[in-house]
Amino acid sequence: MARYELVKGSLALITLTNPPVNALSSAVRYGITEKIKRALGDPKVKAVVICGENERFCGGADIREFAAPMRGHSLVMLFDDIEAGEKPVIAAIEGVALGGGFELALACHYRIAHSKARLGLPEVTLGLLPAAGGTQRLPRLIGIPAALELITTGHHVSAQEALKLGMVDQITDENACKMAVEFALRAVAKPLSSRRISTLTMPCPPNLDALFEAVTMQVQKKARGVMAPLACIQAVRAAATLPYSKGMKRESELMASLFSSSQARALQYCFFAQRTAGKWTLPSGAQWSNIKPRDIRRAAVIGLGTMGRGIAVSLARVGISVIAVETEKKLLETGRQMVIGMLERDAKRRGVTASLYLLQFTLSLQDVKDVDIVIEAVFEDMSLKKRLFRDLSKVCRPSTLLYTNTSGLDVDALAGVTDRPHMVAGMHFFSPAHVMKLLEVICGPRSSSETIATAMSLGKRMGKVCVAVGNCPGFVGNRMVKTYTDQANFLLEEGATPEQVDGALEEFGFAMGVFRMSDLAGLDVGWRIRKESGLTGPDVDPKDPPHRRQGHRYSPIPDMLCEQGRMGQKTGCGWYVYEKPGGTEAKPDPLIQKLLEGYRVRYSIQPRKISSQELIERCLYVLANEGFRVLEDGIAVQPEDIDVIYLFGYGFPRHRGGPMFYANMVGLGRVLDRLEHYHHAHPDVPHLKPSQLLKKLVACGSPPIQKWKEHIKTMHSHL
Ligand SMILES: C/C=C(\C)C(=O)SCCNC(=O)CCNC(=O)[C@H](O)C(C)(C)COP(=O)(O)OP(=O)(O)OC[C@H]1O[C@@H](n2cnc3c(N)ncnc32)[C@H](O)[C@@H]1OP(=O)(O)O
Repeated sequence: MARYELVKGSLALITLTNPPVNALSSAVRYGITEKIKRALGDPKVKAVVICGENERFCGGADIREFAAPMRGHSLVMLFDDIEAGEKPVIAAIEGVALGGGFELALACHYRIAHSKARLGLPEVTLGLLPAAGGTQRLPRLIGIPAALELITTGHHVSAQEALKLGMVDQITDENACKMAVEFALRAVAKPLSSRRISTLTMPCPPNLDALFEAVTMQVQKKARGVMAPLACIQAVRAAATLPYSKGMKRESELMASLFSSSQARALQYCFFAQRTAGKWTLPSGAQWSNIKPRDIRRAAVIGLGTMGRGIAVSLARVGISVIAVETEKKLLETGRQMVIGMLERDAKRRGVTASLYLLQFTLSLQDVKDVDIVIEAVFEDMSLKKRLFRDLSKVCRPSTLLYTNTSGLDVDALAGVTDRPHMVAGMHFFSPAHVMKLLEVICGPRSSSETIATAMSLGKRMGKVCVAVGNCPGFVGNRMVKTYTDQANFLLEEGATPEQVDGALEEFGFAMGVFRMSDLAGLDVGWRIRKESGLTGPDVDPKDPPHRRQGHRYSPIPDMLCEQGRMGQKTGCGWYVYEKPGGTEAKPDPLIQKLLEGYRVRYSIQPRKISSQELIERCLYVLANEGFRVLEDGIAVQPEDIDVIYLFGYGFPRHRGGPMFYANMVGLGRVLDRLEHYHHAHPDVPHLKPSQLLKKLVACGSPPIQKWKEHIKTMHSHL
């Protein structure tokens, strides 16, 4: 796991050999410890260079080993030995030096980085802190403010930034290992005392307390209830106020408090879930390795509303030429200006030139005849979309793939009106599409593997986190979110207020509660969908009373708000009231209180005080329950897919892992008990009825989430 070579007669070259990222597994730690001992003890060796195989220095500790108590050689002792040694040790950084990998580099006496390398301490994103001396050495090297920023955010920096900050001594466009060997030969003659970072005097800025206080407030605001960034601050404070050995002791104590925490487990699960979802293996056996996606150069986007604009920007900024189509001159002009503005701002932020030459705007659908793909982003109206897909069938050449950006309509019904149903699928972007990372790729029953592979590959190219899902109303994300918002509405009927529900969800970790989010997104979006599906408006069965639909409980309160023109922030009022239309400061509205009271009186509902525990359980257990149904219906392949959708598309707090992981952490038995309890109390809410899969998993002894797949395998699939 670490190779040893003697080069140029007097240099020991130690190469980490643990592909793909040379993670510091216990075998690698053992390997480096042995090789360093050998190099330091060999009189022929005058200096040491450490590098990583396959042009990657090191991706840090082996995260898979965190599932069990740490065993084997300690990184702290290894790093202390390297630093204290009497021979210069040079880190040759290619690719990445992250976490324990960068801490290894910090223990070395010199750091040479390739110009394309990235460095950082991302432990905080895994619910941990850099506990192999990172919190003590980095502030001594680059100062407290810069170290605090890097350690509390986990941001990676480029080699150029690293050089500016003083994290590395030299950068090179050539092979870093070769440069480090030459550097090492020169370093032999130089004294090492000033190169041992742990012995350096801490550069302390004035107003230390104010600095730590400001960073603490910033962290608490950004990551409410998240433990690791606060522990990072405390560790850096120890570096600022204690001698190195005592600071190390504090670092280790703080790490112990994080290591086995549920937040660390959730965050590490998220890391692997994202990679599992990205692998895209469908039950049919289709996957990256056996299906070749098409190469996409020219795309058409139909509709230049909010979604269409974001999609056009996402395509153009990765070099795909875009023909954007609108139906009216005014809409086209507004869309054109918006897209250009968005692309220009994006390019400025990234320090590149805006690729405006890739854009074409037109009122004629005929202009899309030669594109490789079309992404439809018109209104959520099935008849409109069907008309368009029929027209596209006639206009586009036979090889053009057709995608719909519908957020929940039947992809197969659209495929059915075309001359190429196997070349139709869904690409469900989230708003704003050029910002949000999630892309649900919807596999219709007739979508070919090539059509899906192309959408997944294009999404990846646009920097999206792509998840392949099956075709059902609302797909995965919106199908599940409906159960969550329904519960929130029912809770209002039963006695809660929007601010109480939102408060509980925000305390749980959501950046925004369900009602605040609804105000931001606009209440009219859901209203239009409910009208379309006959839940409200003229198509409602006249036999249904206002609070029941098809025999089940229904809350008409959101419809009542829409009928009053309360569409959310854009109209200055929704679930809350705002300072003006477009305002963002939500204030509780006495009119909503009155509306709720009136509603309860009309339907003889005795309001009751509802605990935060019930608010959370009702909203989140029902969400997971629907997730289990999504799995048993074969709409998602694995729980990781659902969690990734919720993390990247719905702001589910990452330190809770996603709705399925959260249910797993709470205990499936407990979730089942509570759902049974709530379903008993509300028998007219079918979503509260525990799903078969949940019951099956509990009956099997609640296996860990990674094993659920084995129990889902026997169920049918829509993918
Ligand atoms: C205390 C704690 C200490 C001392 C730590 O060091 S904690 C670990 C800190 N390091 C990190 O957080 C880095 C995590 N890794 C990454 O950010 C990225 O993987 C990467 C930038 C290093 C490479 O990115 P990319 O080229 O896109 O490759 P993937 O992300 O797809 O990764 C490839 C496979 O390697 C697995 N992997 C990556 N890093 C680790 C790791 N530190 N430990 C174990 N395994 C790791 C990753 O899961 C992929 O595996 P497969 O999915 O292919 O099986």
